[in-house]
Amino acid sequence: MAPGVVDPLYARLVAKHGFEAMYMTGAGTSATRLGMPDIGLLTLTEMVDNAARIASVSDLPLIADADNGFGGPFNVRRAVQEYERAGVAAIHLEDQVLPKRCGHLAGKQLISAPEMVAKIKAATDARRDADFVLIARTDAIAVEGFERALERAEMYREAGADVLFVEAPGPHQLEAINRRLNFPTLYNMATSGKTPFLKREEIEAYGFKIILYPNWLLLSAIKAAEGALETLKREGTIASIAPDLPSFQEFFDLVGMQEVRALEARYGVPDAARTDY
Ligand SMILES: C[C@](O)(C(=O)O)[C@H](CC(=O)O)C(=O)O
Repeated sequence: MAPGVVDPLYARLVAKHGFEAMYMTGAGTSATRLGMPDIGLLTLTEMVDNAARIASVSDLPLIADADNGFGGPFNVRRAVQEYERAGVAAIHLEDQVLPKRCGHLAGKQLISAPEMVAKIKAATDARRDADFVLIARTDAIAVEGFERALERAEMYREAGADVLFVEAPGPHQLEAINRRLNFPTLYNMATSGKTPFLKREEIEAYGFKIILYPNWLLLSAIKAAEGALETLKREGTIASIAPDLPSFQEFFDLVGMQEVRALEARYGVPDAARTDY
């Protein structure tokens, strides 16, 4: 289960709650870094910078969105090496053209299967760490139909992908994906997409090995923020909300204040041992 994160603060939260992996969502990163939709506006440098910051605050394996690899096979080569250097454990590469779309939206267009195969070969060849996981995503269901999506996934498997991500399947396609591909697969648990809300055990029973929860944390935070803003507007004060919020201590401890203090004490910083807030 890899909850989606957009920055190191969310990464700290996911790690605190005992998950085994996390996911840097491209849609969420675009929304928070640019205030713009997931159409492929963020550059490789911006995505890798964000991923590096996220990876730096926890030891959990980070799966990162690498969109369409930011260009052709040579861009993909560079992308793999940059993500690896950033401390990312896995990326997913998709077969859409630019401008791209969220996989659950209409209006997607694809590159040809041989073009995508070339990108996958470039990605696996560029890898320096044999444990770096390449997830090949196909957006073909909505564009070319289910059978063609499976054929593409088979081609991507033969090209060297480690995990297959058939984007936006419906409830009746889940079993066939795993039966036919017989390979590690990924389930993208979007919050209002085409894929059903299933429990972890149900998804596992279908044979999926990785579950992404891309934007659900961010959407939860948006809902909470909207409610708080409405209250302030209505009541003219934050008094009714404040008691339910994390305390200063909880907030600072979440971002590592205890570790900072321990190190400061070792360095002999005056007053470092104080634990009051
Ligand atoms: C997985 C995804 O690529 C993402 O950017 O998180 C999106 C998720 C979403 O928009 O809900 C996707 O294209 O499915």
